Amino acid sequence: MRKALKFVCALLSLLIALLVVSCIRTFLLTVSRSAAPTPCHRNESQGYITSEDAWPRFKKALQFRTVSNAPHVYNRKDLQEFVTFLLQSYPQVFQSPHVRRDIINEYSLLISVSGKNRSLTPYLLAAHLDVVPVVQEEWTHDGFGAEEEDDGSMVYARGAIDDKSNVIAQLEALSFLISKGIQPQRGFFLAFGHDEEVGGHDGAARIAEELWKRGIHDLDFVLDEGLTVLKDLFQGLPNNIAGIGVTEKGSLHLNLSVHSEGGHSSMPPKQTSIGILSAALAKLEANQHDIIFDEMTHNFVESISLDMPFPLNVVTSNLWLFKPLVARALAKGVSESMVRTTTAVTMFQGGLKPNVIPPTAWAVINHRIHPKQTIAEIIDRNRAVVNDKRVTITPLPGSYNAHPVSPHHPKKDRPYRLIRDTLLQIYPNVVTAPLPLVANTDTKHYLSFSKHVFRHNPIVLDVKTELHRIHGRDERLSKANLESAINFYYHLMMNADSDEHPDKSHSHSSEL
Ligand SMILES: CCCCCCCC/C=C\CCCCCCCC(=O)N[C@@H](Cc1ccccc1)C(=O)O
Ligand SMILES: [Zn+2]
Ligand SMILES: [Zn+2]
Repeated sequence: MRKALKFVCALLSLLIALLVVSCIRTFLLTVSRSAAPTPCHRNESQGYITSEDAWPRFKKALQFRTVSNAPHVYNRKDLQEFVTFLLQSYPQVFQSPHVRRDIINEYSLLISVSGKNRSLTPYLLAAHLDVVPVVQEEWTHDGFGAEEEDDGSMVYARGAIDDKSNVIAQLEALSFLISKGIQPQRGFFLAFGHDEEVGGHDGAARIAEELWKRGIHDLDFVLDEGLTVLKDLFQGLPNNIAGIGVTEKGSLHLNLSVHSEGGHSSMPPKQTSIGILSAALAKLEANQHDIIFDEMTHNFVESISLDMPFPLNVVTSNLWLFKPLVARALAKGVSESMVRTTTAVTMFQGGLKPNVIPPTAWAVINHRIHPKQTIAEIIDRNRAVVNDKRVTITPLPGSYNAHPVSPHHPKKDRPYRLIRDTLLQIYPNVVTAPLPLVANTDTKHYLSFSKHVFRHNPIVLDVKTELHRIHGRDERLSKANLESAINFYYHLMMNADSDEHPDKSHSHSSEL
């Protein structure tokens, strides 16, 4: 008994000592923290663009039903009309002697802006024209009506966030640049694919082919849709987090199927194919893939730790002691998608009639694969968890592993610094963070052109009230967000020329 008491006292003393050390370490880190780097407010005289003129164009763009349903299955009529609308809405852009526009594979749009300094490697801004379908009965607004809130501050429509806001914002920024008589030093492309939501095989893939054919084999950087400025990601965090996607998770669509004897439902087996499959799916949902707390996550947590309120600042700034605790906390809520391979049962079919034993049942699971895992690992573990020979697990085509991580040292890596600095110009009080994008983009088609590939959508989204609208119901965007996005792209176009971001990678870019 005495020994046990001594052990408990020793343990308690150790715990108290560790806590004291952690608090002292946090205090020292806080007082010694160098002032946040002053955002490089580049060329403040660059000007500011309001969204007054853009807003009606954006609303019109949202009304085109450019829905993609499956690879090669999309609304060709509305895509064609949307592209025609864009070409007619920005006459200054398309009449400029420095701009070339090409329709690629009938519905995608490649806009080439030639730079004065042909020795500078061009960059590429990507967005996409298509949207996912609308389940209208779930919406409180017409999914393609572009209806506004009473005060005109918000518009509701599919594509408001993903991704027509970026199509319009990039064109508005270019239009403003041209209206000021500016020809950029560094050339660039605006690449608008028309089937991103079904893999980009007909759109971005064909734009990439066109660039390659033209002899454009290098891009200074690629920026596509992605993480946003996240509001209230964690309770108590005073600043918004501007995630910059320096990689993106892999995507694996798995088909699970069960085939069994049919027959009359009055003489049923112990389990029908639907029951067998349901049990397998329930096991996979109950046994999530492991939490992975990698270096990027570690750096991210440390980068926000000293801004967290007590005691979270102590816990998150002492990962040497509290890493297991923080890892478990991150595995809750939306941040779970950053620390593990996610499992989403997205499709289920089975059964013919109420009185017929179903001979077949199938389901589709979408895994978004953590950058530290592979497709093979995920399939092997799934098979072990299901552990039922009656269930056939087959990977569907179009799956891919996570992307390479783009260089993202804010001092050494100019393209990352350019995007970070431009974000800080628009959102001076955010914490920028290199993170994995939890979803996927058309960047998969541009990886061979540059190692500097980023995924960021320059809008502020409240994690609780807005994220679920992406691919969900009542998608919407505020006028303020559209305005910020336009100014982000405009400043990016200007900053890409800035001497603060000297390009040491001179290469002779071919004709744009
Ligand atoms: C601590 C950080 C936590 C991070 C939380 C996550 C925050 C997420 C914020 C924004 C996510 C926006 C995603 C926008 C890009 C997605 C575009 C898209 O929908 N792409 C499709 C592509 C695809 C994939 C597979 C088959 C067909 C198409 C997708 O990802 O589904
Ligand atoms: Zn998208
Ligand atoms: Zn999408």
